[in-house]
Amino acid sequence: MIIHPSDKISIYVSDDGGSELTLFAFMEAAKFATHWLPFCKKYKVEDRCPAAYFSSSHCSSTTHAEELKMMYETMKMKVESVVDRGCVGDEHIKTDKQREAFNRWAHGFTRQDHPIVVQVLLETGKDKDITGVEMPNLVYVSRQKSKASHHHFKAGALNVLLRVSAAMTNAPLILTLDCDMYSNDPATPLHMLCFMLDSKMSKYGYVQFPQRFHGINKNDIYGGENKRLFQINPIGMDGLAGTNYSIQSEAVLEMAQSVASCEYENGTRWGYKMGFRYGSLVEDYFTGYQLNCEGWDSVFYHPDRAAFWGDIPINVDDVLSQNKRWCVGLLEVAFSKHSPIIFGTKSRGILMGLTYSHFAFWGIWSIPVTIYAFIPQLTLLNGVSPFPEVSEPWFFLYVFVFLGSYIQDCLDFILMGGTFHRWWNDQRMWLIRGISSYFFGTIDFFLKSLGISTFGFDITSKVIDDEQNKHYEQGILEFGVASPLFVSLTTAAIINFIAFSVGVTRLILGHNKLEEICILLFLSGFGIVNCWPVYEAIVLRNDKGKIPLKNTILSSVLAFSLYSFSYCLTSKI
Ligand SMILES: O=c1ccn([C@@H]2O[C@H](COP(=O)(O)OP(=O)(O)O[C@H]3O[C@H](CO)[C@@H](O)[C@H](O)[C@H]3O)[C@@H](O)[C@H]2O)c(=O)[nH]1
Ligand SMILES: [Mn+2]
Repeated sequence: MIIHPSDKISIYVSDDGGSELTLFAFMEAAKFATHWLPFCKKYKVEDRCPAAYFSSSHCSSTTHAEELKMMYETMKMKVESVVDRGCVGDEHIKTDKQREAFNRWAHGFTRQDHPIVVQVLLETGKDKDITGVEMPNLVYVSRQKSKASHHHFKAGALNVLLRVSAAMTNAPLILTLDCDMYSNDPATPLHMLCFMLDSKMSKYGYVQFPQRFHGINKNDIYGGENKRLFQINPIGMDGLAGTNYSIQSEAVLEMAQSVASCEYENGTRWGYKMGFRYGSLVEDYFTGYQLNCEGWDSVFYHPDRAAFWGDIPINVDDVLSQNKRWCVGLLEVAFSKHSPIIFGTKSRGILMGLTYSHFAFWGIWSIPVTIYAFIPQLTLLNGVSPFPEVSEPWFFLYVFVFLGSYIQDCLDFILMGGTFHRWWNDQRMWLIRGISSYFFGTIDFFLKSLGISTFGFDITSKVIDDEQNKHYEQGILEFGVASPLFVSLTTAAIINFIAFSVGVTRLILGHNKLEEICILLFLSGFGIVNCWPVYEAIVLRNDKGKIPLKNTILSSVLAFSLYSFSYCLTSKI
């Protein structure tokens, strides 16, 4: 869906779930594309994603456009009806080639255990669009899966694509996209080529576009934009040696079928010295980082018109799980033999080493955030204060550090085009992630390192739920399920509320002077302001998205236990 001579481009689709429904959808999409591509070229359509184009305000209302819209809707309905039925019926199988492909989904074919399916859906030189122009190659690939061998998640899937494409078409450049992203600018490959073909920049291994997301609500309640992660920090890294990922493929390999098998990689350098790197749940970060260490540079390109739009999770559990996965993946890199703090610093210098370490050690944020969410509040309840009083000079150090870091963060955010409100929600999510995603992620990582548990790639939910969508539009946090990730958050919310109330009561009754407990009151007050949507979700709401009672009860018990424990500790002192 891009501006490029179509006989010079090949599209490979990896279906890691291995579903005949996905194959069917792509067969239908291939047919629709023979109408859609000429239409886009004729009317210079920039939104090459039909769903985005037809729902946009600049969608043309000519008969030609109406015709295509009808065709698109019909195709969508056809695919949806097959999805509802759960299998591809005989009436949809037209050729022997198709039958052969669908026959692969025989008895015993499961997501975790199945043979290779490689199916050429469009072939340059054979398939033409309705105006007679060549179509690009379109190849469906579902790699072999077997419970006996590790599949290495997305990195494993991408390496299969690298090899299958090397065997079939062997292009010098590749562009990788997730299944939940679409092109927003057909000229993107041309922009990329400008960097890659510039002889002065011959050391570029890849061009990185910032991940940008469509459908973020007005105030970005989940901090889904991840401005600092995807936009602000990469600019700094770009000034040094570059950011994370999109590689140049090298090897020409044998047959496409054999390279997609489970055993192909055994005993090879795939995943360690070649292709996308294994060993981390954030293969994008790990691969980009290792390429940088191996001497490749990269460029961060942030055009005004987003090159791609991606999906973001829109409920608290999904957001926190995604961040937990990232946190674990980053810690895997932090404690690997390629740790950025030593290996990275040696290969790319101290500044690059530090910027990569800043991400790798993300999980460590859980320590200060969790401490500040509980300890001052518990000490306030127990009538002791670890902080200096207002009259002491150390007090001003705390004020300076707090205001300094918060004001700087806010300024960075707003100077990158953010709003104050979005920044506020972003810092709230950072605190929430600190006591949930990073906290549990760090624990998980160490449990796994000790061999006590294992973790997987919990795929971010792609299901669209109307009520969830409505809440997201209204800016209401969606909890809904009883998730372990909420327990620490709800516990912190309860403790902050009680501590603040007790503190204020003591002030009123004259048991404490304001200067004694000023910092403690401020911290628990700050906790309350940040937890406001949590209180709503505990007591004020009655919809499906509220925090389940089970969660609240568990957190109340935990809050009470924490208080009792701290009471015993302080009374001993
Ligand atoms: O075993 C797996 C797991 C995932 N994927 C693919 O990986 C992509 C990303 O998965 P998604 O569930 O959308 O996760 P996100 O958290 O949204 O992905 C973010 O985080 C990933 C690292 O954890 C990065 O690779 C992604 O580029 C980044 O958008 C999708 O295309 C998946 O189909 C696989 O092919 N095989
Ligand atoms: Mn995604």
